[in-house]
Amino acid sequence: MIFIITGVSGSGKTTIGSLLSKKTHLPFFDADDFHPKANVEKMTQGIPLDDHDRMPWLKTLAEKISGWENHGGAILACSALKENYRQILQSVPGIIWIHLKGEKPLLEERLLNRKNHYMNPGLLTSQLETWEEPEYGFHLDVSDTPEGLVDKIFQYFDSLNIPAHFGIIGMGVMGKSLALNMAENGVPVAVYNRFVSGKEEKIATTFAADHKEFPLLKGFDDIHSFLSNLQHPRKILLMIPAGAAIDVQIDQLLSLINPGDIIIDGGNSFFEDSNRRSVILEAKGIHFIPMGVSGGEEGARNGPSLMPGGNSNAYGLISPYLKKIAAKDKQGKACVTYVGSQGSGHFIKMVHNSIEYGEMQTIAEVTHLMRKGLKLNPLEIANIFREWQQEGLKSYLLEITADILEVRENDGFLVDMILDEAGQKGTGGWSLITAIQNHIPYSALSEAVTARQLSSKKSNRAELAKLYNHQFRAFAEDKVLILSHLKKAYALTRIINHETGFNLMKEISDIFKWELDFSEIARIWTNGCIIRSTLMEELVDLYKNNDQILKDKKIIQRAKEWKSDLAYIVGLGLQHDFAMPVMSAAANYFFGKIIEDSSANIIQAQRDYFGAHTYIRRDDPEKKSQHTEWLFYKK
Ligand SMILES: NC(=O)C1=CN([C@@H]2O[C@H](COP(=O)(O)OP(=O)(O)OC[C@H]3O[C@@H](n4cnc5c(N)ncnc54)[C@H](OP(=O)(O)O)[C@@H]3O)[C@@H](O)[C@H]2O)C=CC1
Ligand SMILES: O=C(CO)[C@H](O)[C@H](O)COP(=O)(O)O
Repeated sequence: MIFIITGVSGSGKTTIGSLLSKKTHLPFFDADDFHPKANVEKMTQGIPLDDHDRMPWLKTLAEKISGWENHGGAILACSALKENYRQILQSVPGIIWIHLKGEKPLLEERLLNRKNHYMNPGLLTSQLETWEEPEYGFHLDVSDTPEGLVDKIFQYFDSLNIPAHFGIIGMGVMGKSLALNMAENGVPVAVYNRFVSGKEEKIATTFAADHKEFPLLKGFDDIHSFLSNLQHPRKILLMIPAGAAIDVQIDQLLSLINPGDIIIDGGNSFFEDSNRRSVILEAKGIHFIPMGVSGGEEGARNGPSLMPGGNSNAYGLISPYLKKIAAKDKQGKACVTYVGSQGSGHFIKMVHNSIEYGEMQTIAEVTHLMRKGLKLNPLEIANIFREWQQEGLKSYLLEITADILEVRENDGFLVDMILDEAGQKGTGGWSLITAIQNHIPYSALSEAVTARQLSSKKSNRAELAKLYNHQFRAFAEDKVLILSHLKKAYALTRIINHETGFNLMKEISDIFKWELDFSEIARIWTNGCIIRSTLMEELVDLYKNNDQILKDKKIIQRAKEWKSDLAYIVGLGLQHDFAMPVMSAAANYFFGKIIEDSSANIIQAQRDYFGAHTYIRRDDPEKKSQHTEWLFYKK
């Protein structure tokens, strides 16, 4: 959306444009800043510019306007005194023209009060004579205060009923935050929430009314008005629960929208559902973008990591908006990329969450060992985590755990009052199912899912704890030494968690021919998302030269050094009656991966013994299936 504020010098274009920019969050540009040097010199000397002087300047501005529009819009202050100048500036449709006008004495007074400006006040008369007052746009008498003028511009803007560039359905935690993020980034956004009589009424209109500071945000309680207030092709983002709700919502939309419109599913949908929906929707001419979103409420509000897949042409139409609202990596590049066709965006979000489960469980295991084995209190543990943050183990999840551990309640700590039953919505489990169905090893991360499941059986755990007289036993070994082992064991477990998740992505990418770019996936996970960390930053470069984390030279060096720390900590924990599902599975996954001579020959022999399943001999270059009559050898 482009606003152009026109008027002669002294009419207040810059003041009004800047204030409008502050309220709409669209960037502000002053056309004077784009004059070639020769024009600036002429104006400083009081020589009026002629049309020949203005032409290159106007053409530059027209190009800029197209670029700004492609990036979501802008506000331009430009005298644009003649109609043919304004025609050159009309490089995109739908420009909102605001023409400022005032009495000559008032304008003169303003110009005389100006400092540090190259405009010679003597040029005002020539400008007023040149001005061809247009018949279109909004004409504003500038004698009012800047705030009063901007209010009038908003009233005019409302009366235009300009269609929103983006629509969001679902005003829950994520939908609201993304809507505010868009509005704050200058995107006109319409929001809608379902109407459930007596329960869910006026959610969207109330939300927009509560956020008057964002004039580009409009709320609708009726789906028809919501859809008719969207620019074509419509860009509709669903932020509602995964599963049946998405199918029902899509079905409702299908009867109301047109071919070419774009539906973006930003929830945590299962990727195979997204594959199915992609096929159905594309057959109907509706473009579908299944998009992973990570960062929780805070990320959605201030900059999430976005993982869109699906229709690549439609992605081209929405990418300027996504780039505006996404988090930025260290180089300032938006944490969003086109992931691949169909449900690939939801697939990588699912794996992201699975790594998230693994990372969370690892921190929980480490905390438990420190608390019950080393007898440290939450504040001491938080301090250690903060030290680790400074020592190469920086991650969002470790940081928030330190924050959590510091929250006190009465004489104790809030964390101790939280029931130890972990919830889950599905993404971790879906990753495990996907891995198992496709014969992909997943033990480290699958144990994080199992740990949550075991945790949720609290009453049974309590009963068994009594039967077994379970007690955590404190460690007798040196605390400093244990902490040193623990830090390295934690660091190696994290590497293995990431290896497990990225390996699943590689294998599934090959199966679906998605050609996922792992360096780019790691890059969009370096900020905005829950698993952002310095390790993730390393993976960006690692995946430029390797197809597997465990093949990287630096990783090999660290893993060789830290494997004994991991083995020591797992052994110590188990010997003192701690459950260490992810750390122990990580150790087993690691050794399972790096051992050339595995124990599977025994499995093959057993299978052949009881079921004639056959085996292959190591010394057979043709790898023919063999069977042995094992009973023949039985003594
Ligand atoms: N919260 C998080 O940290 C993250 C969540 N996600 C995913 O984003 C999606 C939305 O999550 P979140 O905002 O947290 O969820 P909330 O529960 O906060 O909000 C859900 C929204 O969906 C609406 N809704 C619920 N059921 C239906 C339905 N059957 N039809 C239409 N609308 C419905 C709700 O409306 P009403 O108020 O009327 O019930 C509400 O506006 C989910 O898929 C979630 O997994 C993704 C990343 C992070
Ligand atoms: O997607 C997310 C973050 O990336 C959500 O927070 C997700 O809901 C967390 O999953 P679960 O509820 O299963 O722990």
